Amino acid sequence: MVWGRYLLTAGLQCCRCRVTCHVKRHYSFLPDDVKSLRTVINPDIAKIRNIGIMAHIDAGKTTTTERMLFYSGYTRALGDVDDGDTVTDFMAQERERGITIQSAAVTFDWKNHRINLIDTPGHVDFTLEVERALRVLDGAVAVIDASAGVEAQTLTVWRQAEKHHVPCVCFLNKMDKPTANLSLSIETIRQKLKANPIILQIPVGSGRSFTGVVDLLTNQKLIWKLSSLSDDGRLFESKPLKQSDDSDLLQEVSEARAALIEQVADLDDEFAEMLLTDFSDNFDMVPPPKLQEAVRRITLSRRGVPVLCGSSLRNKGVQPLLDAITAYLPAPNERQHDVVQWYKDDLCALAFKVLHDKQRGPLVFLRIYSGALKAQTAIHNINRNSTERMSRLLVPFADQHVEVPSMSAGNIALAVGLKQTVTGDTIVSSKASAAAAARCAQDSGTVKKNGEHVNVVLSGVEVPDPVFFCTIEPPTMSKQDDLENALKCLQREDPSLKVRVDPDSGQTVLCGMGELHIEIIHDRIRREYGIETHLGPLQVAYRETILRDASATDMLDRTLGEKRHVVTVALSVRPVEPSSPGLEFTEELRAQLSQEMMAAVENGVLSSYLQGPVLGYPLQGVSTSIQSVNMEPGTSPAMVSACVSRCMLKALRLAGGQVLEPVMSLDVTVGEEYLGSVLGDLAQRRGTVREIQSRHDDKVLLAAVPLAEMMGYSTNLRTLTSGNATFSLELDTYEAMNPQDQNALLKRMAGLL
Ligand SMILES: Nc1nc2c(ncn2[C@@H]2O[C@H](COP(=O)(O)OP(=O)(O)OP(=O)(O)O)[C@@H](O)[C@H]2O)c(=O)[nH]1
Repeated sequence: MVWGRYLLTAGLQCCRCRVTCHVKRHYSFLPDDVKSLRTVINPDIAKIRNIGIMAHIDAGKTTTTERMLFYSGYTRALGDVDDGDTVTDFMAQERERGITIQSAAVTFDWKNHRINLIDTPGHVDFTLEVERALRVLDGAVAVIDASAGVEAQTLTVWRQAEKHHVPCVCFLNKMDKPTANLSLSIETIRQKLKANPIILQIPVGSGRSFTGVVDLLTNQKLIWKLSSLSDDGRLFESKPLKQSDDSDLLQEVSEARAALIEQVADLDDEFAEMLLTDFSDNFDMVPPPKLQEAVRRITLSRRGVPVLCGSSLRNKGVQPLLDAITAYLPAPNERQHDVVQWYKDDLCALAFKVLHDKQRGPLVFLRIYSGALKAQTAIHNINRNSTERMSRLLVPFADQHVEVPSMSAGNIALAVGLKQTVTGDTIVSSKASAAAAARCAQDSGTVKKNGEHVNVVLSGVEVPDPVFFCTIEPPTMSKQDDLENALKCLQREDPSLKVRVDPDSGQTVLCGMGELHIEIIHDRIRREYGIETHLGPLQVAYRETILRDASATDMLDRTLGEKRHVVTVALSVRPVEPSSPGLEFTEELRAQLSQEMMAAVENGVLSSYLQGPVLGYPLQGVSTSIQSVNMEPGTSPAMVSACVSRCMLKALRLAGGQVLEPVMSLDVTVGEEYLGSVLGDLAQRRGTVREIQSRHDDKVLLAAVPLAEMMGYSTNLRTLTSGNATFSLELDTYEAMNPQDQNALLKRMAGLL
C-alpha cells in the first residue's frame, strides 16, 4: 500500500463516506495504514529537512509534533500531553509533569521528504537543549500561541536561531481559542522578533468556529469539518474560493493576496522582475509555484518568515504546516557549515547529544555533515584525539530506534558503542582524514595555522554558567561510587550540569541552571540509577569583583629535597568590564619568560580568579597586570604558580571585594484581578517592575528580580493566583549587592542569621 497523502479528485468514490465526492478530499493515509519503521532508508539529501520546533512553554510544540507523526502515518492514535501519552515526551518525568525536558529526535517521512524533527523544551532551565538542537538543524518552526503572540521564551530561542542563521516558519497555534488574534500575533512577530512576517494563510472563522484556512498562494479553502471532538482531522476539504463564498472572507483574501504579492516583490528582485515582465496586466495571475519559489528564497535568506495558522489540539492546519516545512525550509546541502568543505566526501559529523541507555550504554546523537557513517566501523574523535568503535547505528524515532547499516550526509543518526564521545565533539573517519582536512584548510590559505586541529573541528555548543548549586549526598558511603557514576553519565548527557567537590567539606556539589533543573536531576538519580540521595539547600551562584586598583609583591623561598626554589613576583589588579581580558604581561616580560613560565604565571592568576576575597565565589571583571617575575635557576613552574596565587590573594584583599548577585528578568502573565498580589509579592522579593503590558484580560508583568529571592516562586505564584499565572525566568545580568544586602548575606553564610 502506498502511504503518504491521498488526493481523491472530483468524481472518485471516497473510501470513507462511500459517496461520490465533488470536492477534493485530502487524507494523510488510510485509517489502518501505520508506517512501518523498517522502511527507513537513506533518502536523497535534497529531500531531507532537519527541523526544530521551538516556542514558549505551553505554546503547543508537543501537541503539534504528535499531530505531525500521526498525519505522516507513524502513530496509530493521537497522543495528548494532557493525558500523558505523547511519543516525544517519553521520559517518566515528562509524562508526569506534561512538559518537554529532553529534546527527542523524531524521524518521519512526508510526501517523499525525510523530516528529522527535534522537539525542544520551552522551559528556560533547558535553554541549552534548544541551543544544542539549533546547532545541528537547518530550519525551525516557531510555534506561537495565537492568543498570546510572541512570548519571552520564543524571543530567547529566536535569538538563538538568528545566531545560527536558521531559517524559520511561524505557526500561529490555538486559533480555536476565543482570544486568538491573528493581527496581534503578526504584530508581535514584527515588533518583538523584528522579523518580516509573510502571511500565507487567512483563518476561516474564529474561536470555536475556526474551521480552517484559505491558502493565499492557491486561493484554496482548506476546511476541517470535524464531526466530533474525537475526529482526528486526517480528512479535510480543499476547494477553490468561489464568488458564492462569504463576501467578507473574499474581500479579506483578495486584499491579503495582493499584499502578499507586493511584499514578495519588494523582497525578491527575481520575482519582481517576472511580475513586471510577464504579469504586468494582472499581478493576480502569477502562478502559485512562482510565488512559492520566491517565498522560499526569501525564507532561506532570512529576509522574511512565512506565517501559517491552525489549531493542533483541534486537529486543524497541521498538514499544510508539514507542506510548508518541505516547501520553504532548506535541505542540508543548501546550508553552509563552517569546516565541512575541508572533508569533501569524507565523514564529518557532530555529536550534539548523549543519552544513557541501561542496556545499550551511551547513545550518541550525530548530525552527519559529509560522508557516511557505517555500523561496526571505527571512527576518530578529533576533540578527544581517540579512535573508538561504533557497534550499531540507529535512526531515532522518539524512544524507539530502528537499526540501519549506514547513514549518509544530511541525516541525524544515533550511534551505539561510543564510550568517550561527549556533546560537542567532531567525529571523522580516521586520524589521517582529520590530517588531510587540516592540510586542505591550510593549503587553501584562507585559514590561519593556529593549532593542529582548530581548523577542522566543528564549533561545539556554548554552555552557559550554572546559577544554582546544592550539595548532594548518597544514603550511605557505600553508595558514593554509584552516585559518582550516575553523575558522570548525567553530565555526559547534559553539559549544563556541573559537578564539583567542595574543597573544604569534601561534599559533592551539583551546579545547575535552575530549581527545576536540579530537581529533575535528583529525580533521575532516584528513578534511573536507584539511588535515594539527599540534597542540601539550594544556593545561588554569586560572583565577586573588586572595588579599586591594588598592587602587591611576594616572595617564595622553599627548599624541596635537594632543590631550592626562589621566586619574586610583583603584580597589580584593577576592576574592568567583565568582557575585558583578565591578564596582561608587559612586552619586557614576554621576551624574558619562557613559554612554560608564562603558562605557570597564567595558572597562578586564573586559579585565584576561582575564589574571590569576600566569600570565595568566582571573580569577574578583574584584570591583572604582571609587573615582574624574577627567579633563581632551578625554580619549578609549580612554585612560580604558587607564588603568583599568593601574591594575587594579597592584591585582591587590598583591592576590596564586592559580591555580585545574579539578577533575573521575569515575565509573569496573570489575570488582572491577581495583579495586586503578584506585585506585592515581587516588592518583598526586591523586584523592580520594568513594564506592565495588557493582553486581552491579562496583564504581562516584566520585572528584574535577584535570583536569591526566587526560590519556590512557582509554588508561591500558583497559590497567590489560584493557578492563573504563568512565568518565565532568565538570567539577565550580575549586579553589585548593596552594602546592607551584602552584609546580611555574609552573616547568613557565617551562620549568624
Ligand atoms: N486550545 C488549544 N489548546 C492547545 C492547542 N495546542 C495545544 N494546546 C494545549 O496547550 C497545552 C500545552 O501544550 P503542549 O503541546 O504540551 O505545549 P509545549 O509547547 O510542548 O509545552 P512544553 O513542552 O512544556 O514546553 C496543553 O494543555 C494542550 O492541550 C490548540 O491548538 N488549542
